[in-house]
Amino acid sequence: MSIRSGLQKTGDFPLTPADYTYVNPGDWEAEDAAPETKEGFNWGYEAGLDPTGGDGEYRELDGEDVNGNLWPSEEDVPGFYETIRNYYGEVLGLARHLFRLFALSLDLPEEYFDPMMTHPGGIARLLYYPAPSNPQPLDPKQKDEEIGLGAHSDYECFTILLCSTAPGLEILSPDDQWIPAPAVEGSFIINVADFLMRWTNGVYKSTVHRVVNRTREERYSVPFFFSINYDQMVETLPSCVSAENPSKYPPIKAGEYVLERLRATAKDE
Ligand SMILES: O=C(O)CCC(=O)C(=O)O
Ligand SMILES: [Fe+2]
Repeated sequence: MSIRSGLQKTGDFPLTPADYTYVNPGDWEAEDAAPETKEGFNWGYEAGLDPTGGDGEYRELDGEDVNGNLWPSEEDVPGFYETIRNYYGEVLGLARHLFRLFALSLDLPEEYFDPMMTHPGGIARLLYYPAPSNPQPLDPKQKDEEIGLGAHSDYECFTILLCSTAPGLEILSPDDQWIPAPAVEGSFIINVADFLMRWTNGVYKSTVHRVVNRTREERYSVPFFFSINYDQMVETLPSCVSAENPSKYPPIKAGEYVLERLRATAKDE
């Protein structure tokens, strides 16, 4: 079973909103945001999902050394964990490879980031967007009523987004226009996220994006939010600082930054 074909089988998932990894519409919206229609199943890094086996040092965002993943039993959803493990292992490998490309692009040695990705943070989600009751074409002058996921940028270093089953992702261009990102089967979209923007002193810019399902179909997508080791202390990268562009940010641990952002977004915190 591939992750994409497996997605449709999770419709009668035996999890309830009480399981914190299952996010219901409304759970993660800021209080003043318009309601969103998405639902999702979340999980994070665990050594058993890492083809390298990890280094045994993984800590949750809050420093806990037990991961908070909850999995449905093999009996309830046969093959689920195995499918996730295969997919997660592959995207983890891709993320580590991408970081080598980021290093080269930033005039750093290719392996610069390798020691910071030995037990990396990587939250992934299986997302479901119902078919809208009243699909609307993209119109820059009209306010969208059925937002699948409101405008935001992601918090980690970058996001690897598996091509969704239906289009719907829209990207905000530098001149403030929403541009639809086509769903090209077999492709990934890589979105730079806020921690990488901070770490590179703004050299890389995070992508502002949202999801509006304008089709009559349900939509499934699978983002993987990649962070370096959460306990890694990070200072602005040396190649992104100069006399004209001094560091704008104090040092911070990667996990501390992500946790701050998640807390600011969670509705009831
Ligand atoms: O569903 C998508 O295509 C994007 C999801 C997303 O942006 C997110 O979960 O942060
Ligand atoms: Fe996002």
